[in-house]
Amino acid sequence: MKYRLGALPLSAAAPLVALLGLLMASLPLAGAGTELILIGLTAAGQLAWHLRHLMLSRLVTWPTLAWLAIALLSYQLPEAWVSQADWNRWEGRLMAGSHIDDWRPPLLMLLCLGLLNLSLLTRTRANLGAPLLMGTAGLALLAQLLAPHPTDGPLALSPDGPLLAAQACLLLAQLVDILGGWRTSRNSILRALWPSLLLATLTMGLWYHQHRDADRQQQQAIAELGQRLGQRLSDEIDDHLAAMRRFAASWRWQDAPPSADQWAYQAELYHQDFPYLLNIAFIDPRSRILHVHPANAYNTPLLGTRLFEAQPDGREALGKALHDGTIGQTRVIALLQGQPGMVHYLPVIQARDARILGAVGVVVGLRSMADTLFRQVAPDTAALTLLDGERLLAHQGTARRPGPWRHASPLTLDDLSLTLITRPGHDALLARRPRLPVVTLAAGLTLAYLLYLALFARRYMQLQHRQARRSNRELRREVRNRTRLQQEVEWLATHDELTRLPNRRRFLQVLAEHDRVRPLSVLLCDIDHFKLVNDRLGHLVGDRYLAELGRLGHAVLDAAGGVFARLGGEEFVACLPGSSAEDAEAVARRLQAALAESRLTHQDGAPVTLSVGVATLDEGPLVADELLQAADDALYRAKSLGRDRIERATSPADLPVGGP
Ligand SMILES: Nc1nc2c(ncn2[C@@H]2O[C@H](COP(=O)(O)OP(=O)(O)OP(=O)(O)O)[C@@H](O)[C@H]2O)c(=O)[nH]1
Repeated sequence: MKYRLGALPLSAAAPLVALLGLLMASLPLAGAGTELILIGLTAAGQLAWHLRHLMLSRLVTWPTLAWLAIALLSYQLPEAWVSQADWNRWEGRLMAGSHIDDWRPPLLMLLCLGLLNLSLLTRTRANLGAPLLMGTAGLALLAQLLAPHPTDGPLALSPDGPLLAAQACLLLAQLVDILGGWRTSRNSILRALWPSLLLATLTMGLWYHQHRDADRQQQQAIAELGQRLGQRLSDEIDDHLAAMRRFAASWRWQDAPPSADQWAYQAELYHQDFPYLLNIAFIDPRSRILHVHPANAYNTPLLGTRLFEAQPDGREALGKALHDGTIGQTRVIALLQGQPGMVHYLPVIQARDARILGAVGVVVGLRSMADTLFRQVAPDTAALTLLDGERLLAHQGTARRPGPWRHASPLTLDDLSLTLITRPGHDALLARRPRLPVVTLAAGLTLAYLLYLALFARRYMQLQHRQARRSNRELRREVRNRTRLQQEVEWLATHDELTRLPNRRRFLQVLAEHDRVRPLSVLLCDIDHFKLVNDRLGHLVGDRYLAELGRLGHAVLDAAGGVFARLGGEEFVACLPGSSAEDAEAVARRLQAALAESRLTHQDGAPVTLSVGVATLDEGPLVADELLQAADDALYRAKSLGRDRIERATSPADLPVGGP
C-alpha cells in the first residue's frame, strides 16, 4: 500500500508535467498533441488501477494499446500491403494536427508503458516480462535523452523535455509500485533480466545505427537530386547559349537588321526549344529594341525601348555586345518583365565588313527557367528553392509536409553563384525509407522478450523443482522418523526398556504361540533381597543388576531354545517350549550359576542370588494364568524356604518338584 501511495501522485503528475512543460516552454501543442493524448491516456490507465477502478483502467488501457498498435503497424507493414498514402489518410483521421513520424520514437516508450499497465491489470507482472518492459522503456527514455535533435535526420528521436519528463514520471510510478512486489522473486527476475536487457540494448544500438545510416543514405540521395538539378540548370544555360550563338551567327550574312517577320519566324524556332526564355530580342546599335519574340503583352510594349537608359543593370553587358562585339551577360537583375533573370547579349557582326549590326538579347527568366526544371521533380518529393545569395529567385513548395532537414547545393552558372535548396517531403522520405531498422528493432525486442520469458520460466521451474525436491526429502525424512517412532512404540509395547527383554505382554504372546507344544515349562525368577541392593547400593546399581540379569537370562534361555522376559520389578519369567520339568530346572540352575559367575554382590559382598519357581505343562490345554500362577506359587515356596532355590510346581496343583 505504501508503494501505491508513492506511485499515485507520479501517475497523476505525468500529464500535468507534460502539459505545463509545453505551455511554459511555449512549444506548439499541436505538434505534441498526439503524444500528449497518449501520455494522458496511459496515466489515466495507471491512475484508475491505483484507485482500484479496474474496469475503467481496462477501458482506457486497451484502446490506447490498440491505437499504439496501429501506429506501430504503420512502419511494420510492407508498402505493397498498405501504401504510405493509405497510412497518411488514416493517420490524418486518427491524429489530426500531428504526424505519425513526429511521435514514432516515443512510441516504443509509450508502448512499454501501456503494456506495463496491462501487466498491472493481469497481475502477472514478472511472468509477463514487466521487468524487461521497464528496462526497455528506460532504454527508450535514455535514447531520447541522448539522441541528437531531429534536424539531422528525418526520423530522429524527439527531445521534447516536458514530454520526456512525463514519460519518466509514468515509468517511475510503475517502478515505485512494483518495488515491493518483486522483492521475493528478485533473483529470478534479475537472472532473466540481464541477458534479455543486454539483447534489447544491443538491438536498440543496432537499430539506432541502421536508422542513422538510412538517414545518411536519404540525405545523400537528396544531395544528389540537388546536384543533378543544378547540373541540369547549368547544362540548360550552356545549351541555350550555344544555340543563341548559332542564332546570332545566322544573321551575319544580312546587310541590314532582320525584318519583323524574319525575326518572328526564326526566333520562334528557338523559343520552342527553350520555352523559359522570356524573349529573344534584336537590339540595334543604339540599344533600341527593334524586334522581340514572342510578341505578347509583356514583350510588345518593350519595342523601341532604349536599353542603355531603361535597364542600367544590363548596360555593361549590352555594351560588350554592341561596342566590343563580344558576348555580354548580366548578373541576376530585375528584368523589365518584372521578375529576376539574366540577359545574354550576343553581337550580330556582318560577315563582309565586320560591322556590328546589333545584338541578340536573350532574356532568361530564372523563375520561369527554374519552374520548368522543377516541374521534372514530383511536387511531393521535395520543395525546391533557388537563391541568389539571400534573394529568392524561384520556389516550388508544393511538398505537402516538408521534412525535417534540407540540403543546399551550390550552382555555378558562368560567373553566377546560385544556391539550390532541396527540402524533401516527409511522405517521400518515409516511402523511400528502408524497413531494415524497424525490422531489426521489432525482431530484436521480440527476441529479447522471448528470451526473458524463457529464462524466467526456466528459473521459475528450477525453483519449483528445487522446492519439490526439498519437500520430497523432508517428507521422506518425516516418514522415516515416523516409521522409527512407530517401530519404537511397537517395540516398547512388547519390550522392557531397561533390560531390552520381552515384557509381560510379549511373553504371554510367546506362550500363546507355543500353546500346542508339550511339555511346556515356565520359570519365574525373582532376585533375592533386591530391595537391599536398591537401598544400600542405590537404584542405579539396582538397574544395572537387573539389566545384567536380563543379559544373562537371555543368553542362557536362548541357548536352551527358550525365551527370557521381564515380568515386572525384579521378577523375570522364561518360557521353555518342549522342555520337561527336569530340563527346565536344569536351565534354571544354569541361570543361577551364570548369576553367581557374574559376581553381582550386595553391599556386604554377599553374592546376589535368584529364586526360581518352575511350572511345567505336560498335557492338557494351556491356561497361561494358571501356569504362571503355579510357577509363582513355586517361587513363593522357594522364597519362603530360604531363597536362592528352585522350586518345581506340580501341575496342575502347586506341588514342590524338588530343590537344590
Ligand atoms: N532398581 C530397581 N528396583 C526395582 C525395580 N522394580 C522393582 N524394584 C525394587 O525391587 C524391590 C523388590 O523388593 P521386594 O519384592 O519387596 O523384596 P526383596 O527385597 O526382593 O526381597 P525378596 O523378594 O523377598 O527376596 C523393591 O525395592 C523395588 O523398589 C526397578 O526397575 N529398578
